[in-house]
Amino acid sequence: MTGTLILVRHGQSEWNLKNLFTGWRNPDLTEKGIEEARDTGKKLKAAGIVPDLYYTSALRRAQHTLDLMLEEMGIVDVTIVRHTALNERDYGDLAGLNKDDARAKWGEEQVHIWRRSYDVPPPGGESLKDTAARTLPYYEREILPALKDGKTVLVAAHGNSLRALVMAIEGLTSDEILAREIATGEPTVYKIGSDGSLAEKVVL
Ligand SMILES: O=C(O)[C@H](O)COP(=O)(O)O
Repeated sequence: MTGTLILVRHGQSEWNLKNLFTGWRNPDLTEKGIEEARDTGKKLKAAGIVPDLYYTSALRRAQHTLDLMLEEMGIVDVTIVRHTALNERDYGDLAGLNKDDARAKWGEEQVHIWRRSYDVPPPGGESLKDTAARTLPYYEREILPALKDGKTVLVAAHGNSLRALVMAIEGLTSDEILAREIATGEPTVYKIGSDGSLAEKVVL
């Protein structure tokens, strides 16, 4: 028996469009982001996926993405669990700054280190390692037992909180995760065995 885990990154947000560091700030989706979320819902419906459990972060862009997906999937009357453990990495003092302005101020390399190193946090914020330290225990406690039990679980979250999960699920090293980008509108479906190991991965 295998469980099914579907990971979805939220659609384009207003701050993604403006190229601003977002982190725990709370912008909503753009029109394009709404479209992306609806398309993701359509993909899951076409694949015949009907989740048993629904998780998202405490941030509007991920919650809105999940709501739009459920609308497209024709799913109503379900319980959605929202938790800060699934929030985007906290970008600290960078939140609200334009990413190109930050590169002009601190240099391309430093900004890349803040965005994609494993354990160097941006000033006042969380590294990917810090993000994993809250995201993974939550996954292991709340989500993995259901997967081992053969359930289907849908998680709508964020680029870096999902990278932290993907690193653990796919067994990637801290070097391998650096190059991994999580696209919007491309749900990843993982089959998880009853021992918690990864049996199959499909990107829809
Ligand atoms: O918080 C943000 O700014 C984005 O959601 C992720 O940003 P990044 O791709 O620069 O890490």
